[in-house]
Amino acid sequence: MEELQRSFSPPPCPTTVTVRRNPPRKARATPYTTGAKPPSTISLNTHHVPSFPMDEILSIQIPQHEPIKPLVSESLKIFLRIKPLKSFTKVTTTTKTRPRNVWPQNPSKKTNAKKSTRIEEACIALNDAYSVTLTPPQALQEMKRSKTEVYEGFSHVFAADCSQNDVYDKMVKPLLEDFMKGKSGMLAALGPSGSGKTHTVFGTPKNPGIVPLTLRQIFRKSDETSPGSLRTFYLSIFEICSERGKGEKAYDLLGDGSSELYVQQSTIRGLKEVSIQNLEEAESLIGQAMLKRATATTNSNSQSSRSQCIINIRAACNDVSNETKMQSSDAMLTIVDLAGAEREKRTGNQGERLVESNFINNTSMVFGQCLRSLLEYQKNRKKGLQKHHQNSLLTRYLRDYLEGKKRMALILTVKAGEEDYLDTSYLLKQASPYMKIKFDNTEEPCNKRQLTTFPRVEKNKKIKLSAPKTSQIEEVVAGERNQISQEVNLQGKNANPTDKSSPRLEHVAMEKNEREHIIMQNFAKVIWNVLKQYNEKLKVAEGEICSLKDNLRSEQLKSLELETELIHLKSSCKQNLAEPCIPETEAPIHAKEQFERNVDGDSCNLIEAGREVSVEGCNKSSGPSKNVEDAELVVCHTSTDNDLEPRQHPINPEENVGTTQVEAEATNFPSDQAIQNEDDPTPSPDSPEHVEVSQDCINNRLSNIQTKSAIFRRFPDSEKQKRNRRLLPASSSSLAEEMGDLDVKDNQIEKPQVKISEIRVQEKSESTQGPEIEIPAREAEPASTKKQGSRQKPRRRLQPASSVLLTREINTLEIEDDVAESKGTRGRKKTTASQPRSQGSVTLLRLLTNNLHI
Ligand SMILES: Nc1ncnc2c1ncn2[C@@H]1O[C@H](COP(=O)(O)OP(=O)(O)OP(=O)(O)O)[C@@H](O)[C@H]1O
Repeated sequence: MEELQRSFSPPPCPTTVTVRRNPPRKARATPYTTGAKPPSTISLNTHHVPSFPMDEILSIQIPQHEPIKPLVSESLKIFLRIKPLKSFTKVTTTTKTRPRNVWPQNPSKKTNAKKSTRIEEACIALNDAYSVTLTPPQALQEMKRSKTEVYEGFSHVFAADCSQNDVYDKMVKPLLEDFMKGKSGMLAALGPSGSGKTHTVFGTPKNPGIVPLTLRQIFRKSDETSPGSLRTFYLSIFEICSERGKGEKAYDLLGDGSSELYVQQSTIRGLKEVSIQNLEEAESLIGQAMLKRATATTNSNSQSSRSQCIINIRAACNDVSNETKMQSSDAMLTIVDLAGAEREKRTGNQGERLVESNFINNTSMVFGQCLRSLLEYQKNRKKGLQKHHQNSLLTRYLRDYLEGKKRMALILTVKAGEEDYLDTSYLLKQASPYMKIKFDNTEEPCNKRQLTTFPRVEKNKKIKLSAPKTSQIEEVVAGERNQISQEVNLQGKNANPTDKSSPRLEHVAMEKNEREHIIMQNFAKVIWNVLKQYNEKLKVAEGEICSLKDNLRSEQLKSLELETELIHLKSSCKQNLAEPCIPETEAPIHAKEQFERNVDGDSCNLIEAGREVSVEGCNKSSGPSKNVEDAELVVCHTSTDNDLEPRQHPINPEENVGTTQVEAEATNFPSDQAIQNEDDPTPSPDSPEHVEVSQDCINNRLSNIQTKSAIFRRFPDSEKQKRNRRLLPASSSSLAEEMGDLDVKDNQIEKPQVKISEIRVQEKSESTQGPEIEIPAREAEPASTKKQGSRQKPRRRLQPASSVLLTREINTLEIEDDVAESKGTRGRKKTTASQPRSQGSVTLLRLLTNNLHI
């Protein structure tokens, strides 16, 4: 009937009329746009003003930007559901007034009761689908304490006789459609105790409420559109109770055993989220939760809810994008069944019930405060949003919705009886302003912001106690996974998180694995780069080590060479120091000196000198006056000649053997010398001069040796070696060593030479004994003259060569005479003794000798 009347009735008037004070004025059309001619005054000056480049401006191609989406803001949807009036039987008794002193009558006749059934008078009348009229009871009207009020602007007003499906269609269906598109939403039932909130939310098996109807619709839609593979739905239900009036506790209504949730400020941990595959599972879970919910019997409600119940239905999309490897959408539909506010007088609660009612009223009050503050904030944003949500766990959990960040809807349940006027009036007064609350409907389905923020938010260990976000899901799922694994263990199976039988676990495991894989991949890249750098550094260090090793090896070799040379030098120096005779070392020292003179590269002078020595030594050795003095003279002479005369012989270091030849000849010298002395005892005529020169030269040599020895004493062996090494080229080092050897050999060889010379001098002295002939004796002692340099030399007479020959002849005559007279033993002189002489010649010779001696 009502529908019939409505169909004939005119459309309802709008509840509110908006009147603009300053309506927008139409802009006056410009002459150019209208094409009207400009005024004549302006046309007079047109030739002075250049024409505006309108065509050019219009020809410019302006890049077409995408149209900016207008900010969709929608008002908070508030629905009103009126509970049907209860019909009760009114018993009226007709009793007569009797005096008090009258005995009581028969109880059977005591009352004359009259039973009559009547419908309670309603205080609220439905004006239309969007407004109601609240009429106070008669008593209150008489007292003029209240008057009739009209409340309008509801999204929809459900009459008392409306069905659960109507409520679902009008209120839940739009939310569910958006939810299926990926938009989160919240729906809460508010109202006094016993007004039908729980009935509206959960219903009964015969009249299921919005939760079961939503689940039915969810599975029906998922079956129709995409057969069960695109989305997975999860269900979680928990309640917030009072803890002895001091605090709040959360309990998981789908949990096992001790289902108390860990609450830390804004965090709820351990909430079980159950995957629902079909409606039966979902309904069984709903029934399980309803059984667990805390209820109590009050005067208002035989089964009054004593907690705030929150039901979460999460839709997770199984479509995994290739790029992000994350969920493409996650939406949450939250349905809240609040405990009804209670008046103490009405409920008659005492004790624990009273504490519970205080908690319930407080929570409802905080909830209302949040909405009012949000409304005030939206009216004047300069004030800022007061954070009333902090005052209760429920409002903290629903913070995003209560701050207008997410869309929500409220359904107010009221009782229509006169007795409920105050409760209804209070609720409508409080909640009707909420209709002006705006929500920025900017949340996009499957938006990237959600997807990108998912892993970032997940890093935070602490999760705000607000409407379930995607960040919370991870934690929830983790807890659930633990619980499921426990269940599996209880069933004697191995808990396998990647079990295909649990798509939810599989999805979570895949997601986690992907994330860990990406992290490990990046970490491996970084480690690889670091290892590369270290490898390069190691290569450089190895190269340096190799070069240092080579240097060390070369230095060690050098040091070994130096040590060996030092040892050689020490040994040679010891040998040199062991030789006290300076003249004996004259030749090698002179050779060294010569060598040092020519160190600038002409080290072969020494070799040449040695060569000359050998040559002259050979010449001298072949000559008649070979003796030690001659040898020394040759050495001295060659040294001087080397300084003055140009070299005529090729340089050949191997010709050092010449010195050895000299030595060899010197060693062989005594026998030849003795023979020659025996053959020709008279010295050679050049020998005195040679002796003179050699004496000077020896003196010079001696001074040189002294200075040399002083120098050698001044510098240690190592220093000398260094000096020699510094002065000598590398090629000449071997030569210097050979020279060192040569010194030693010379020293060894010259000793017998000196001895031989001494013996020879003695022989000469013996052979030249006699007072007449002094010169041969003096000439025959060159060694003694060397050693006795300070002795006074005899005067020499300059004689012609003929006189010398004559003197020689005379001497031979005298010798022969003497020999013939004294000994006559010189058999070797037979040749001269056998010569026949005349008497005249003998006398002549005597005269001559006498004259010569004068
Ligand atoms: N629209 C309705 N149609 C029929 N019965 C209803 C309706 N609303 C409520 N009832 C009945 O009223 C009784 C109380 O309702 P309900 O428990 O839902 O109230 P409530 O608001 O949840 O109270 P509380 O806040 O104390 O839990 C229940 O028995 C329920 O069946």
